[in-house]
Amino acid sequence: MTPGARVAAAIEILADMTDGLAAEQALTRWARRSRFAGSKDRAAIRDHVFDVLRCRRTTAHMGQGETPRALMIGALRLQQADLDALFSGEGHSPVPLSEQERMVPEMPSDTAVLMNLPDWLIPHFDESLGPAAMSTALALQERAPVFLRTNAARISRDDAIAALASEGIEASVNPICDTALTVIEGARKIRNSQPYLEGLVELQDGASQAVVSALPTGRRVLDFCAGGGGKALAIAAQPDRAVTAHDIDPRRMQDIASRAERAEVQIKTVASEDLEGGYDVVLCDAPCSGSGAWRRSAEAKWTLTQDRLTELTTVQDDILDQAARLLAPAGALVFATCSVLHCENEARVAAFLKRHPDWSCSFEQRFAVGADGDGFFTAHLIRGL
Ligand SMILES: C[S@@+](CC[C@H](N)C(=O)[O-])C[C@H]1O[C@@H](n2cnc3c(N)ncnc32)[C@H](O)[C@@H]1O
Repeated sequence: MTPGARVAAAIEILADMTDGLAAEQALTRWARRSRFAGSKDRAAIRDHVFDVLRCRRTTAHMGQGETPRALMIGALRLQQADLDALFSGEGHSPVPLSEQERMVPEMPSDTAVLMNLPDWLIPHFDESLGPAAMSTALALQERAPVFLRTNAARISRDDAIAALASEGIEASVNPICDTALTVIEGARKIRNSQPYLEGLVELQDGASQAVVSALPTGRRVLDFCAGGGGKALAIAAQPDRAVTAHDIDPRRMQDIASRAERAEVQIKTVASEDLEGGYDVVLCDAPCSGSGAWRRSAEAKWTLTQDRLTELTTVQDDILDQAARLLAPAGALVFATCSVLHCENEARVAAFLKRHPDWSCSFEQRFAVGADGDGFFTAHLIRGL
């Protein structure tokens, strides 16, 4: 496909989203009806779509409108692309710019537009992040780096770097914790590389790994909100851990067995009705707004509502209360979210301590959105003051 045809495809996909499809669905549907597109085409089109979603307000400003075409013009204008070359009208390229579209607006100066957040979220960012609100909002507009976790049970970080290099994948040590790597070159080759296929490395955000690295000691660990098992796998690769994975929706855990087999680690899964107490550590990687990871799932910042955010905080409180009952008397309850919002983090810890005055918080850490990982929060709660 020509660069112009890729832009036309991105406009088509954004139009499907306007009709109510989620970004991933719209991308998949387009790929199914466009078998001629190669993997590089699909990747470039995906980048166009997500560049718009991460920066919807500035792209709308620079493209002078909210239509898919205007958004794409705005995104390309911000990237200083040659618009006349891309919108040539030749082949499958979009039709040339009109006189109106050709007019270049001033760069936006409105804070809300520059933050690329819905208006209602801006006070939440200000309250949660203070002077770092703008830098965090800007960091969420960047493309996310790719991170790997070294399977420390089977390979050292240096050997993993060497094994990846032999497959044309350049990775470097990520200082966020002792398992993390940042991929510098060759990210698209990872899933077909031997180190990945043999379970020596796993795709995982840096801050997610740091949350696991900071877990309290204790052999019997319950991953209460295990989902696909990203954190359960990381815990199982640590020495002296016996990991049980649970999720309210067991279908989410369906890949854990095969992932554990590939990594050569043990993870037991348990259904809600069979859950018993006595764990040394219970991790609650709770459902959240995902605001710390919006550079990966940019659509979510436009679909989140105040009602949904309030609902999530209730779910987080319920999960902590349920999980607390599953701990051994000297155990530690670990709360984690990939959110940067105070109402989903420190406020949930404070609310838990208010409901359980005989508990205390022994550890709390925020991870900023940045070059080493997504935005994350974690806190350790123990019985006793
Ligand atoms: C943030 S995701 C977990 C991601 C996972 N820990 C990982 O690292 O890959 C949150 C998970 O919590 C689950 N969940 C939601 N409500 C729950 C509840 N009340 N009890 C247990 N799990 C719940 C969801 O189904 C979802 O899979």
